[in-house]
Amino acid sequence: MSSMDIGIDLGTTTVIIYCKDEGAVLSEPSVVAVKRKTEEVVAVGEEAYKMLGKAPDRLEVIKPMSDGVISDYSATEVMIKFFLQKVFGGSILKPRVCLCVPSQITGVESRAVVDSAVSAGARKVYLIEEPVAAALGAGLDITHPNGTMIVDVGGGTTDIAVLSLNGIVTKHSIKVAGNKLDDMIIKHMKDFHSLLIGEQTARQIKTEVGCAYPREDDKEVLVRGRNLLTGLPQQITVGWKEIYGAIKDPIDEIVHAAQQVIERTPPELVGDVFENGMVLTGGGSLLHGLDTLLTEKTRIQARIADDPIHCVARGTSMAFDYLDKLYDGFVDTGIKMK
Ligand SMILES: Nc1ncnc2c1ncn2[C@@H]1O[C@H](COP(=O)(O)OP(=O)(O)OP(=O)(O)O)[C@@H](O)[C@H]1O
Repeated sequence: MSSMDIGIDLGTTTVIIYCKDEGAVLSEPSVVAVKRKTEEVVAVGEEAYKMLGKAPDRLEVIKPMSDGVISDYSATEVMIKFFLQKVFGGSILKPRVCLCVPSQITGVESRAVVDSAVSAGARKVYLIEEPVAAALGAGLDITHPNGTMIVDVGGGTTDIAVLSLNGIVTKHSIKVAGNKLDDMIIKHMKDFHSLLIGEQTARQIKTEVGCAYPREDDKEVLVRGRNLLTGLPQQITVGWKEIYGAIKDPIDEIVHAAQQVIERTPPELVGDVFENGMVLTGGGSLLHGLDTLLTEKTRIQARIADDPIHCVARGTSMAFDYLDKLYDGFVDTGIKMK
């Protein structure tokens, strides 16, 4: 690869490595598979994800950051090193790396992540806060004294912020996002149909018929699982209305978090946001009707960014162009020197 500046979105669901000139050079699930007895790593990323729910007892498939915090340090470290090696392992020049870590992780955990990147060969590591990266990646101009609002709905966390003058003015982060919706679908299928389904099936149901706002179609999906009463395989058809009801509570929490951010934002900036609208990023923003619901409940026009899944990663790769500005004495730049 030509560029020696790379951006990494260390997401709870997906890790994306992005180069400004080349786009996404790696996109793999945040999953590691290890042998239980020896703790030897057998697969990382895509290969490990395929083993989820299907691995024999001797293997443990770990999602080291599933709740938006680092639950398994060493697996996180292995994963970062593996992905960095995969992308620039053969290169003699050491890259500068700009990293976006889940917003709920602590300073100590961030430090561990930075150290992993350094030991994987990074020359210099910068950390950037998720809403700043999302805004840059969505093409928003955050350098002016003009408020912009970002709602980043990822897998583990939803990060909401109002930005102005290169910094975050108001922010709120909740541990409710796309993966929580999957959990609710699994619970619903169990409680109402006595049907046990796995995570991958739940995710498929969510993307095919899930919605945050009533749909105008009759969408249905065929669901396969194991009946808890008979212990036998079963398939049933489920319509969107059922899933809409099952995921309503976590969606309401996301809407409530957005309302809270607006309530805490200085009035002049609320005026800007009202005029500019809010921008949705992250994979979870693709849930059918989430933009419509947010617009209705906040009275601020919500629009989904272009290619929302890559916004944070693209933003991390763009941050190198903003280092001067972001370091230039503005409060809360979101970027810290290692
Ligand atoms: N079309 C879709 N409809 C609904 N949800 C979707 C769609 N595509 C992806 N998702 C969901 O988006 C989430 C992943 O989003 P993303 O890759 O932005 O998260 P992440 O960066 O890994 O997580 P975080 O920001 O919490 O660290 C998953 O829950 C996934 O199921």
